[in-house]
Amino acid sequence: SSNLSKHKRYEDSSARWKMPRHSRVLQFMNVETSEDQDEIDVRLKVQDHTRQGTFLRLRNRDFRHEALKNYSSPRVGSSGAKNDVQYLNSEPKTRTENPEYINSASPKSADLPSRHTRRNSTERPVRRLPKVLIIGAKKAGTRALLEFLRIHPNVAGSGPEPHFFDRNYHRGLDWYRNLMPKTFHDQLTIEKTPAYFVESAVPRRVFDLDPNMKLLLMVRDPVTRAISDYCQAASKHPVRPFEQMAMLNESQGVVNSKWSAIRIGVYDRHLYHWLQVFPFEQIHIVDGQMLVDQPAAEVALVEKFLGIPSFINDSHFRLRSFKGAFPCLVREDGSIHCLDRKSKGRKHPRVRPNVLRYLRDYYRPHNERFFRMVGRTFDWNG
Ligand SMILES: Nc1ncnc2c1ncn2[C@@H]1O[C@H](COP(=O)(O)OS(=O)(=O)O)[C@@H](OP(=O)(O)O)[C@H]1O
Repeated sequence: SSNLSKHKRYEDSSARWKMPRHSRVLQFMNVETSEDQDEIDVRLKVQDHTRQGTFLRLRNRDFRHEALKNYSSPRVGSSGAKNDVQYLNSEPKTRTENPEYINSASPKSADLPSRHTRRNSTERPVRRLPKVLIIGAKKAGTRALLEFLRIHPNVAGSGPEPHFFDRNYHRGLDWYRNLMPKTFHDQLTIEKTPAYFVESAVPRRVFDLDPNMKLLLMVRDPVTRAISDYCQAASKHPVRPFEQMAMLNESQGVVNSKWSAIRIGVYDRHLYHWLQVFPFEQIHIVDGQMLVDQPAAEVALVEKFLGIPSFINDSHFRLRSFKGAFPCLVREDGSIHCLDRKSKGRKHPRVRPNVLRYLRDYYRPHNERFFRMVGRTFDWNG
């Protein structure tokens, strides 16, 4: 049904469907993926014989690969991405005089923060490797954090999750750099890949690239996180009830600790691997619950950690506007930008209280250890 609604959306918004053949993509303006990476939303400028500078938006699972591959030297050609193209009516109105700054025309641009483009500067923005990583944890609010930080003039974030240090390491640094947005010298490049936190090979690889890398680790009550993870899985394929997945033996209270939804929440174990390699001073813990309740305050702590001027404040957020619970961003023009409605704020199932209790018991010693490691406590033990 999600496929149906996806296509319906395009039907509604556009009569024309086909990617122009042999078109050359001039510029990717904005690339966003849903958190589970199976969708991509790309705004790009293409050129072919007939339509100079058409702006397209694509949303297509297969195109993700194509888009990433072409991110730096874009060429789509007849990519086979049919039925997934939406022609945007017109080129955005602002800042089209100078094609160099075409990225800044999109308010959501992943390439350059629109309102902060140095229009008088002679400096040419270039792609740089990240100085900051959001390493996880999965389902803790990592997408929200990245979206929020991206409104900062000194921050530029890559939209999709590169998964460089885990599954794409063999592709090399040029591949990685090409996924990054173009930045000026005073902008920090950030990427987020929540899988990094739980892959034990990753810390060393990150250190080898940049021993000064700043690491943002978001955390959320591991029980709620597990349920959120379960909901994501359930949205993709049929699953058994949460209780059955989480427990090996419910009557005896044996938790299925091998299930990834459970395993990821054992924060002390994962953090241990990072602390074998990085000093704690290079890791900043972001409280996922606080990012929901008081986003400006939580982001202010991140700004401080990153050593960038304090910029993001309450006026950037509309609290509890997304699914009644989550904050959304207020854009410069006053419009509201919420995170992807399909993949965020899913309804969590009611989990049987005894299972919740077993899970709390399971996580308690891990939580306590994690609290000691980071020198603060969270309200997770129920
Ligand atoms: N502002 C805002 N809008 C929407 N959602 C928000 C926001 N802030 C935090 N969250 C929480 O983010 C949860 C998803 O976490 P991630 O983005 O880390 O997921 S992922 O790892 O990228 O898959 C998502 O999990 P669910 O509640 O299960 O949907 C939200 O709880």
